[in-house]
Amino acid sequence: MASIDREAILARLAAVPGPDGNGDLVSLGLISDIVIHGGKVMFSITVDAARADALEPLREQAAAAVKALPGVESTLVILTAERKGGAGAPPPPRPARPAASAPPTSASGKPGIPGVGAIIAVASGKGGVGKSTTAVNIALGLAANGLKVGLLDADIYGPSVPRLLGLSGKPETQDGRTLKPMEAFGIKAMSMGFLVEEETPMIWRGPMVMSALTQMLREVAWAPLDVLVVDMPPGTGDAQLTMAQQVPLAGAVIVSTPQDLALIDARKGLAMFRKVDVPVLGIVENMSYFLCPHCGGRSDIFSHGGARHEAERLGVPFLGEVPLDLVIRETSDAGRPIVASAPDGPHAAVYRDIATRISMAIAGGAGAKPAPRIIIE
Ligand SMILES: Nc1ncnc2c1ncn2[C@@H]1O[C@H](COP(=O)(O)OP(=O)(O)OP(=O)(O)O)[C@@H](O)[C@H]1O
Repeated sequence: MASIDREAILARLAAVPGPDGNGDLVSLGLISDIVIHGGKVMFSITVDAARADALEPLREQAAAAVKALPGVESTLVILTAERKGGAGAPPPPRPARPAASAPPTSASGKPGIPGVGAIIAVASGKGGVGKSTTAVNIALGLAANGLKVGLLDADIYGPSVPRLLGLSGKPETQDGRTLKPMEAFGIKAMSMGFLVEEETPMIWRGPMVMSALTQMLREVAWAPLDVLVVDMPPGTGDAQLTMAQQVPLAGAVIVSTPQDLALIDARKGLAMFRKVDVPVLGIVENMSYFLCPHCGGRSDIFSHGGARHEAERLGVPFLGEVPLDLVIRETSDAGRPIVASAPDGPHAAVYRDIATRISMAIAGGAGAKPAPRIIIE
């Protein structure tokens, strides 16, 4: 495969006229950083938010110009509207393709994805609490309860869903544009990890993160799905806040370990979703207690119960506690998550119960309120 030259891409884009027919996309400074991964080229074009629909042909023209280059297998081109001058909230990026039919509207007031019932985020205030392991097993628990489920790995800095589901290879495209999700254990999955090599250092700028996320949401053949579980990046910084605002979420699940510090971080996670008016469906306590693989004995090594107590204090549902057990780690790391590999075992039952509570919370109307726009200074 011919390697793709950034200059060649810019040359192509320099031949595409600007939004008003004057100048060109490059000399007008409308092209973001260009990210090239294998045969995939990603960039965004900055436009006036009010004209985003009218400028869809411009986006298509730019994508076609780059796609025609040797070695380019697919493109991810999105119209973004950047805030100018400091006042007001940034307008949301435009989906690369308008929805085919009127999609459901989410808690956040943003249009959902046609054919996808509810989108829920699994988040944690800090890294390493087992968020991805929990997200995967919750997704499988929802599927075991009879739902059609997808899993979107939004942790683009450290995607772990391919490893956790034992998936490798690249997703195919349906029509040169829409990606077919990968499938494992009866659920659909999409991750940046499928699109880039695991060892590739990734340097992302805000607009690129949004482009990647938007494509994984809107340019993947997810439908039909009852629930799309989004594994969020850990933490509660601006990136997560923006992401939480961009995804049309019905609700969020916070994963915490029992330690005090993790709980403080979990509180930050809660505050973050409240800020963008996404309902918190509840807290899961992971590594809640230790089950000895030898004697089966249980020890509460991290003063278990902290998350339940905290959930009660904060008036948030407590969704369940998952033990710290070697078999959960081993199955996760081997790409055979416990809910799929030991469906009749006690851990699968714990995750299925958590999934049931989540389904009830969604059915109970979580997600009815529209979100206010947020301002990130
Ligand atoms: N309940 C559990 N029992 C035993 N090991 C667990 C449990 N939950 C997660 N782990 C292990 O802990 C490690 C971290 O888990 P995971 O990658 O899911 O965390 P994370 O919060 O998503 O991390 P990151 O913030 O790095 O994305 C993994 O090796 C995983 O197998």
